[in-house]
This record gives sequence, structure tokens and C-alpha cells, in this order.
Amino acid sequence: MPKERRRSLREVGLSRSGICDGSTRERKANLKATEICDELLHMAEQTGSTSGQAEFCGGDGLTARGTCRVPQVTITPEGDACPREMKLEEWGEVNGTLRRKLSNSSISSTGSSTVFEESEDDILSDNETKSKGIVTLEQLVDSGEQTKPWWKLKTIVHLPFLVSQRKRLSWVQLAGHKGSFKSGGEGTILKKFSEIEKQCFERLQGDALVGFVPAYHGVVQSDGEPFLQMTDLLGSFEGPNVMDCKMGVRTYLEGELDRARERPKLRRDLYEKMLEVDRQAPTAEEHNQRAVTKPRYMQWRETLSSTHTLGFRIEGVKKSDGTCRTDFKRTRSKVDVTQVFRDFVGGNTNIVNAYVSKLREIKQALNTSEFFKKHEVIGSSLLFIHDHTGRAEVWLIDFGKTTALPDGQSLQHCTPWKEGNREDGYLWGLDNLIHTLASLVQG
Ligand SMILES: Nc1ncnc2c1ncn2[C@@H]1O[C@H](COP(=O)(O)OP(=O)(O)OP(=O)(O)O)[C@@H](O)[C@H]1O
Ligand SMILES: O=P(O)(O)O[C@@H]1[C@H](O)[C@H](O)[C@@H](OP(=O)(O)O)[C@H](OP(=O)(O)O)[C@H]1O
Repeated sequence: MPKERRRSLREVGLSRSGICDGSTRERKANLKATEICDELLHMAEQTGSTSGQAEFCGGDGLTARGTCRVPQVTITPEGDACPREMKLEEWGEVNGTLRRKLSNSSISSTGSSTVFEESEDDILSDNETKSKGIVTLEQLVDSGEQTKPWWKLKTIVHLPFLVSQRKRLSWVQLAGHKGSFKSGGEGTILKKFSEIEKQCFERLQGDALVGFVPAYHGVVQSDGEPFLQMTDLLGSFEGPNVMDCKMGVRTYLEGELDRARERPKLRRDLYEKMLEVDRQAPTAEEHNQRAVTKPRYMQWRETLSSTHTLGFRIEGVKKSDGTCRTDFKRTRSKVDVTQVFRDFVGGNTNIVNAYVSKLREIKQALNTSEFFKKHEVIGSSLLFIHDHTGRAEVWLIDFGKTTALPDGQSLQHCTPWKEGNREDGYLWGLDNLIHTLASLVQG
């Protein structure tokens, strides 16, 4: 944050509660409160909003809360007859450039209300290493922000605004690690380099699956770091609706299990993420050590969600109305999963049919793919995207944990996993996904 924009807490009507002992924690809380206010005031200046509030929780008893009220400015762009609310996603359009930090925002809207309300996930959210929701790619480069243990509880912005043209300047990252993506320019994005993923992209060129993965443009350097450049799949949609489904019955590699047995590593962060969802989930021993191993956490996540029961799980959904949800950790039953899909497609049977036929095409391609035969596909997602034009597409993304089998070995992808057989249940999950979607049009 530029120094000249920083204001004192009192000056901007901010409050911060919690300890008051001059410690580093307190200074951080003050800083966070000032940042919130800066964010709100800047939005107000740029957009003519009437008021805004934001609340952050440090997880250690400290909270920072900001409210700003400014005189209303009304801007009426040409060609828009009736005033309407402006969502955070659209705000950058007026600005020209998006300078606000929208990363990690889980935004839910009540549709007709002017309020962005807290979602369950805002409260039960992960720590800030996990990215979700609407982000600005350039902002994600800001490494200093990544380790701050602040959770955003709530952002409410009142924006009495008129917007004539909808252009998408922000981007949505529904799953994965915060800071993994940057804008690559010309319809591309840059994803943090991974040797495993690079090899997958290289092997996928010329494979039956190549038309179902983002076009790959090679390794590029940005700010001295390597990235994989690929097509931004959202780029060719108008106000896209997006869903990320993580495929397979297993989300960790067999190698991760082996490593955890050889050198068990206790993770406090994963224990805390577990507590956020269910305080009873850790065993007495885990409570005692206030930590769990990664395979333990991943297996718990799998049984809590539909990974084990359906062979896929919903990670996140962003709709064109600006709402964004990533609170699906407990979405497990077929009924619940089906309901999320129903809501996602908004009852549009043409979209459902388009998705089902796309998934069938993908299944056909998987069945002929040499790549698929010879890889353990773990943690990969299907990204569903549709928009108001009726276009609906599905792509395979995320090959960071897709691992080649030893020469001569292959997988069925539908037989049950037993440790050692490396089966991932991908095709079983895909069949369940097709049935789930098809059930929406079968009445
Ligand atoms: N090519 C793309 N075009 C548009 N959006 C994308 C693309 N690739 C990824 N995304 C977005 O970013 C999110 C995270 O992507 P991805 O799963 O590749 O990240 P990751 O950090 O490897 O995730 P994880 O930590 O789960 O392995 C997706 O849910 C999707 O919203
Ligand atoms: O979805 P959650 O509950 O936030 O849990 C994370 C999720 O399972 C990611 O897939 C995993 O990264 P990998 O797939 O890369 O292993 C990450 O491990 P990490 O904390 O070690 O990054 C987990 O914390």
C-alpha cells in the first residue's frame, strides 16, 4: 500500500478490537484496519459509493473493522437506462485498472440486495494460502500478503452505480493455492512453474486429450520466476459461470503416503483447517499435538465431501451474477451435489445438455488417450464454464499431481483403489458426474 494513502485509524473512522499492548500483533491489526479503510475509501473515491464496511479476524482474538461513509457522487455512463448495483467484479471496469486487493474474496450476494453478505465459508474459511473467488491476477504477485493469517469475515459495499458495458477485468480462481496465477496477456494466464505439470502439458500435445485442456504456450519468465503459460479459458466467455470439480476417489499421491510414513510431518495449519470445519474431527492425540499429517487431512477431506462416494467433489462455483462460493467441504450426498449443479445451471436444460454431451466427448477422448492410460491422475479438475449465449464447455485442468507410471504399466481409472495399484477412480467419477447432470433433465 503506498504510504501517502495511509490514514490514521481515528481519521478514517476505523476501529480495531483485541489486545492493546503495543505488540507486533497489535501493530499488524492496526495496519490491517488501515488497509481495509484504504480499500473502502479508494472504492468510494473511484465509484461514488455511499458507504462500505469490512471486517477481518486475525484468528487470535484481534479483529479489525472498517466503515466509511462518503458523500454520494452519481456517474451516469451513456446508454444505461436504469441504475443498478455494481458488484465488486465490475467495479474495476470503471476504474480502468483494478488496484484493489480482491484476492481471497468469497462473495455472496442476495441478488436484489445491495449487500455482499458473509458466506459460511467466509467464517469457516481456510487460511490465506488458499485462493478462492474473484481475484486480480496482478495482485497475486504480491508475495508479502500470502502468509498473513487474517480471515476476511465480511465486506459490505453500497454502490449506487450505473454501468453501461460489462467487461471482465477481474478473474476467478475457484481452487488452488493463492499466488499461483498471473496475467499472461493476450488471452493467456501464467501458472507457477511445476516440472510435473510442464511434462504433462508437453506429453498432452498430440494426444487425444489435447483439445480438452488449455492450449499450452510453454515456459516463460516473469519477474525472474518461471511460469507455465496457457490459454485463459474464461477469456472467450461473456460474464462466465464457472465451476471447478476435483476428479477422482483420491486427492493425494501414493508417494505422499510413503513419505508421510517414512518422515511423518505434523502440520498445524491443516489441524486448524480441520477445526474450522469440525472441532470434533481431530483425534485426542491430534488435539494434544495440535497438528495432523497431510494424508490424514486429505483423507478426512475426501470422506467429508463426495470424493469417496462419487469420485469427484465440487471445489467452487462462481456465477455471472457475481456470487462466488467455495464452501463445499461438506457437500457429500448425491442430492446435495445435484442441487449445487441445478443452481449453477439456473434450470437451463440446454446448458445441462451441452455439458452432458461435452462430458461424453471427454469420456470418449479419455478412453483413447495414451496419456490417460499411462498416468495416475490426482488432484486434476474439470472446469465447467457457460454464459448467457448458451455456450457451455468443460476442460481438464491442473496436472500438478498427474504422475507417469513406470514403463509398460497402465491404469483402468475405474477399478477400486488399493494401495499399490495407483488407481485414481477418474472414470468412475466422470460417470457419476454425467449421471448427476443428466438427472437434471430427466425430471
Ligand atoms: N487455464 C485456465 N483458465 C481459466 N481459469 C483457470 C485456468 N486454470 C486454472 N484456472 C482457475 O484457477 C483455479 C485453480 O487452478 P489449479 O487447480 O490449476 O490451481 P492449483 O494451485 O494447482 O490447485 P491445487 O492446489 O488444487 O492443486 C481453478 O479452479 C480455476 O478457477
Ligand atoms: O482444499 P483444502 O481443504 O484447503 O486442502 C488443500 C487441498 O486439498 C489441496 O489440493 C492441497 O494441495 P495439493 O493438491 O497441492 O497437495 C493442499 O495441501 P497443501 O496445504 O500441502 O498445499 C490442501 O491444504
